[in-house]
Amino acid sequence: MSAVRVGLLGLGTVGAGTINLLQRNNDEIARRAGRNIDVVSAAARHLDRPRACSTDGIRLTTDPFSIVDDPETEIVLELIGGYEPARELVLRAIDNGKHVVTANKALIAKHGNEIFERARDRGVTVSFEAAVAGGIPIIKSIREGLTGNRIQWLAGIINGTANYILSEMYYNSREFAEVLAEAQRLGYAEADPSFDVEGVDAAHKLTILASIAFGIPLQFDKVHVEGIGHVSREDVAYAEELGYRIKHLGMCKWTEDGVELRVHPTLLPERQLLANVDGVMNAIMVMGDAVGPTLYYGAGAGAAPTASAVVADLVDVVREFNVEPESRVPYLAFQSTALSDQPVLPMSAVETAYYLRLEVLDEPGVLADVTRILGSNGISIEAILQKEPAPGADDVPVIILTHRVKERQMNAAQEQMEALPAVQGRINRIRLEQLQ
Ligand SMILES: NC(=O)c1ccc[n+]([C@@H]2O[C@H](COP(=O)([O-])OP(=O)(O)OC[C@H]3O[C@@H](n4cnc5c(N)ncnc54)[C@H](O)[C@@H]3O)[C@@H](O)[C@H]2O)c1
Ligand SMILES: N[C@@H](CCO)C(=O)O
Ligand code: NA
Repeated sequence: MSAVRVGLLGLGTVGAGTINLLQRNNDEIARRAGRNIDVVSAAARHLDRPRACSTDGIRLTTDPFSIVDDPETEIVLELIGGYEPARELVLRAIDNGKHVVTANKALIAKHGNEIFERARDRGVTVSFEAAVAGGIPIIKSIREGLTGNRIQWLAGIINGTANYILSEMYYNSREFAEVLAEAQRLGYAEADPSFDVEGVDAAHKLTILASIAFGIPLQFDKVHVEGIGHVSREDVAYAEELGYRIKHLGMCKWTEDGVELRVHPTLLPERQLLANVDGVMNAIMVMGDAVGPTLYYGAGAGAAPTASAVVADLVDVVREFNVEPESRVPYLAFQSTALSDQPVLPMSAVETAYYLRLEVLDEPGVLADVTRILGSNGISIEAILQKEPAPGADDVPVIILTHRVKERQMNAAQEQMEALPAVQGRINRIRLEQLQ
């Protein structure tokens, strides 16, 4: 049988990684797909750049639209990234009746509802395993492996760059900027690395995970997003003293009142498996009502691990070429006519425990005032740690861990504590989850 003809858009980290993997494991992949899978054309911004892969036998062009319009192209592989022109290219590929594989979480999180509707109308597949947690087959696991369950919540380390930075801060006390530059060199970071650092990339991925876990439309704009910028090396060290590690987590949870969608740094007990996922590795814990907790672990970024997911999608698409569209696995795991309109819960109503770091003047009565304010807002204290002042400094750090409270209670207490004359500046607060 003739080889499947793939048109590739974007010859960067993942594009080159995919070409290399298809070449290296060509026979093994064909044994699974039933046909050879060949990249026959590729669009790049510049034709004369040195590449991390061989482009022998591949028609190169600077015009990605010529590939999506080419009648020869059977599958369009979108690895350019970003919202535009990726959206326009993918919609045009679909209009031309081509199947699409993409690693672009920004595109799916923001424009997936529109893209899937168009693909449904045209009867083509859009696959996006590489978009979430790189090489971990998490989309497949949730969409196909857990269909007997009501998924109650999931929590994941879903940005490799942020996890790499936090791990290096923890183990090697390295500076943020230096580690970020290294993550960029290694091909982990987004084209705009503020997406990694500020939590936007994790929010894109969480949007997708929540949709396939709960059968809700993609709602990127409703995700609460915090990055790792306010986590200092001191916080990492104090958390450790109290038996916790700080991780950047994406969490979604189904509650009767609404769905929680949030991305933020989180203290996790050090005995939790997730707390020990380091470097560029990702992991996602999914809680199903029948199966209980399940955990998925693997490389969240990098050329070869991401290519592993891209190639798996290519093989899936080839296997489904002759399957009637209504018999395929639904894009968002649930039938498109059966999506739920469960609202997204406002953050003020979300309940978590907290880590608080206050800088206070070293004078009598301050701790009493602080604990009184917490108590009067219905917040109980789990642990408290008062440190020595730094040499020559007037103020001392006080670390407090609280029990679970609604965010609105914590907002009120924080405002009252910051109004105390002895409390210096802003209180640094980080959420804490036991994940049970
Ligand atoms: N790098 C990773 O580890 C990783 C992991 C999972 C998913 N992703 C996703 O994969 C996609 C690609 O990421 P990457 O790391 O390979 O990025 P990259 O920046 O290394 O590669 C993108 C390539 O696309 C090219 N490009 C941009 N606009 C183009 C245009 N109009 N026409 C032709 N070429 C164009 C760029 O020149 C660049 O070479 C993104 O959506 C990213 O979020 C990356
Ligand atoms: N920039 C992303 C790439 C993988 O999606 C990360 O660091 O996780
Ligand atoms: Na994946």
